[in-house]
Amino acid sequence: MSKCGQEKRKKVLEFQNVTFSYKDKQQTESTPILQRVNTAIYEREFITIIGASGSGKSTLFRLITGLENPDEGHILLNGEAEEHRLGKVGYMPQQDLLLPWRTIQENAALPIELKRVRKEEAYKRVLPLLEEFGLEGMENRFPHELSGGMRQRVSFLRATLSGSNILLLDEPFSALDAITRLSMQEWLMEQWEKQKTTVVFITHDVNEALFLSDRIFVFGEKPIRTLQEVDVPLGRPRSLKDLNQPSLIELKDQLLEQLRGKVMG
Ligand SMILES: Nc1ncnc2c1ncn2[C@@H]1O[C@H](COP(=O)(O)OP(=O)(O)OP(=O)(O)O)[C@@H](O)[C@H]1O
Repeated sequence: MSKCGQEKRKKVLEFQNVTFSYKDKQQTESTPILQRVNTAIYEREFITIIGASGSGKSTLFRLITGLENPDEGHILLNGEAEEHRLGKVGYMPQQDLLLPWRTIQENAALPIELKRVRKEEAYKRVLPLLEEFGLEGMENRFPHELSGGMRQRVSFLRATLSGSNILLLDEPFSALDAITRLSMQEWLMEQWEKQKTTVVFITHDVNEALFLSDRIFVFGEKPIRTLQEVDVPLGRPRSLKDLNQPSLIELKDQLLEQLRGKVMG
């Protein structure tokens, strides 16, 4: 999205001078992760975060979800400084974390039940959604009876039912085989276009980042002081073939070089 386009859009997530480090129990040692970081993410944007292992990607999610709090600075959700962020954004962790003793319908209905809606009503509400998410006929199965791609779709459905306009997806497709992964990327694109949410997506796969996102945040230096952002020069709808354009191949090489540079130090 162009800078001019961003100005017209509503900010759904904002970091204002956020500083964060992990401390050990004795508070003697600390691992600084973010230092006075400022950034904004806009409504209906698709942002991808790439970066070497240990660069702080999941920590950013822990801060957004409220599992951690900044040492300094503020995190704003939909324009408001939110001290109590737990439960206010949809979050899909790396592992699907479906409850093995609950059926698919019961797993998907969990966020609705947590809003104190009666179980029967919650189950009724998720039934048509299961169909929409390609899970028709799976409602009474248990998670171990589903393929990896299907489990990810249940997990994604559950995250969208949090009711938030912000979805955080932490490497959702990393455990899938290459073919399933490609079809899940296309499926995610369709869902995102339908649902009109803002998505922040962590991946190690530069192709996946280029195919899915409007902007890519590259995590390198530690602590992170300035978020390095790259605009993806592709319109929508897009297809995987678009990644074969010379400008995209060049951008991919640049990103890989950057990541390699960061890993090697
Ligand atoms: N609870 C914790 N206490 C102390 N240090 C932590 C904690 N969680 C993460 N760290 C450290 O913070 C740094 C960033 O970790 P984080 O999990 O955010 O990285 P990441 O970029 O998500 O890595 P990966 O790609 O491997 O998932 C690492 O050096 C890690 O060891």
